[in-house]
Amino acid sequence: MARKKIALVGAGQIGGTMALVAAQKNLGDVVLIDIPMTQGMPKGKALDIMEGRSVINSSVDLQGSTDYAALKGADVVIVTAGFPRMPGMSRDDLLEKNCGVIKTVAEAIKEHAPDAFVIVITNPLDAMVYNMQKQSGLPANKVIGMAGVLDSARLACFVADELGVSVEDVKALVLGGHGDTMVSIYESVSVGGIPLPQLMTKEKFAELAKRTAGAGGEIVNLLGRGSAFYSPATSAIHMAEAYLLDKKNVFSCAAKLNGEYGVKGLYCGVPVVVGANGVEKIIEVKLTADEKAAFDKSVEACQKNADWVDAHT
Ligand SMILES: NC(=O)C1=CN([C@@H]2O[C@H](COP(=O)(O)OP(=O)(O)OC[C@H]3O[C@@H](n4cnc5c(N)ncnc54)[C@H](O)[C@@H]3O)[C@@H](O)[C@H]2O)C=CC1
Ligand SMILES: O=C([O-])CC(=O)C(=O)O
Repeated sequence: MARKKIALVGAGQIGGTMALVAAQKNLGDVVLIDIPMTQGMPKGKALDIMEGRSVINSSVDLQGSTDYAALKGADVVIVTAGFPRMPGMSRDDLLEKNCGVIKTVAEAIKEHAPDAFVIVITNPLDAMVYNMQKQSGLPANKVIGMAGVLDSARLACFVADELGVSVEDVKALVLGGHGDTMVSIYESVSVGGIPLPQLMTKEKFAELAKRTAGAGGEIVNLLGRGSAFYSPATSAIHMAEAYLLDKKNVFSCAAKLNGEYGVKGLYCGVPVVVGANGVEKIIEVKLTADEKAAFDKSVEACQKNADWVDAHT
């Protein structure tokens, strides 16, 4: 059986890290694609990882390119092309700049890899994945956005730290848009199979949920330049693996809603099942009245940005 091909459009901080993680997992051959301005950069990153493969027991092939034609034959395309935010900026401040970048990349995917499963990471996430699906015309089950896996992992990390338990045993769920309005679900968190409400008060949980909503900004401020990249990269590769290995994993991601949660035609963070057919199911979680109100507010924020995309494309 031929090896799978993973194309990474954007070979910056997240792109380079994803290439390494995909190689470590022997997930498939990797091509790193960046803009011509970057000249040897994507090739240099690919070669750097290639030269270390004997140490990580990997036999995949890695290439770098500044030509979108290198997308040809890709099973999965993961898009980080665009700009990250700097301290003092919100993700929404990237809307205008990244909208044009995603349009260019969407057209290239449509031309060279129309059968691929596409995972968008570029911010503002929910609007950029909406833009990608709109511009590429690919089916909605084959275009998703990475955010919920990361936001849920961050919440799990904070819960584990607070309880003094292994994060491996904590499962968490964060829904809604990838911004200040994201919604952490108290009753969906479990610790070694034990529902969180048996272990932590709602008030303490609210503090951790608040930190989760601001976690991207916390890292932006610490780094001083650019944004988180290690955990975004591992989160996206987890999603790619679910598709490539038909794992039927359940996680939260930005998916196009078609009436679920009372929303139609909009991308927003919800739990999905991902396997060989892409998004195979959207799961509707029972929410409390407060959670539903918070989710609706988050949907409004996603709608506002999607409206901006519609008005400018
Ligand atoms: N969804 C999420 O949870 C997260 C999203 N992000 C977002 O991911 C994006 C990438 O972040 P980083 O990798 O840290 O940024 P980065 O600046 O290190 O890399 C972005 C790369 O995209 C390239 N690029 C720009 N225009 C392009 C085009 N038309 N075609 C191909 N490549 C192009 C740039 O040359 C650069 O190398 C940012 O928008 C950031 O806000 C970051 C973390 C988490
Ligand atoms: O905060 C940012 O700009 C990057 C991002 O989306 C995250 O780390 O969650």
